[in-house]
Amino acid sequence: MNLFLASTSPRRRELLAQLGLPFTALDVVIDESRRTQEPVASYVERMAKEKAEAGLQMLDDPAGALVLAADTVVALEDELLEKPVSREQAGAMLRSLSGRSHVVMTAFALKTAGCIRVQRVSTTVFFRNVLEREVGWYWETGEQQDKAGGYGIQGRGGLFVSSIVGSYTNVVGLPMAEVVMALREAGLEFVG
Ligand SMILES: Cc1cn([C@H]2C[C@H](O)[C@@H](COP(=O)(O)OP(=O)(O)OP(=O)(O)O)O2)c(=O)[nH]c1=O
Repeated sequence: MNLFLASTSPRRRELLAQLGLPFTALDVVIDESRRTQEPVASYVERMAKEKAEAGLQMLDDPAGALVLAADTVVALEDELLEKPVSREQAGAMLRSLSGRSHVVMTAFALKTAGCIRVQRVSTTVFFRNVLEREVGWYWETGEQQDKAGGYGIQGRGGLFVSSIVGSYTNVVGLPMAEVVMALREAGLEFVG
């Protein structure tokens, strides 16, 4: 079976590469708009599914292919924090995350020509109080722009995280313990 990763995210590519399994990355771009009143859990699962489907459609020979895709969202109570598009928005996001917890959800989908499996994993992340002078400093690091919630736990954003409950790699973009199990069930073994 040939493994494909339908993702432009460098973090996802690095995480999957750690397994040492050969795979090909596909640059999928889909419409990521959320439907009116679509629950967050349904939205993130639909995004993962649509990315995997779009990935399979890019292949000349989809038979024998296994396409992995994922989507990550940051939920602060009822609000979804997307990728910040400006310095102001990024600063507002960081202030809103300060001194409290939020939930990072990643859904991943594994798709073959015949079937699809979608799984969602949640991690609770606690932020310490973010100082006002750190808000401008963090923007200048350039880390916020391409990340849901406007921070990267794996980078300098980790300086704001006091603790987490749940999977760390889930926050980075791919819950590896669950992905490994799902790949195994699909017939791909990465050790032994
Ligand atoms: C919260 C958080 C998010 N992120 C990233 C993971 C994802 O790449 C991104 C969420 O956006 P996504 O839309 O899930 O993914 P993407 O657009 O980067 O890539 P693709 O759709 O092609 O797979 O935010 C971190 O890297 N670290 C973090 O701590």
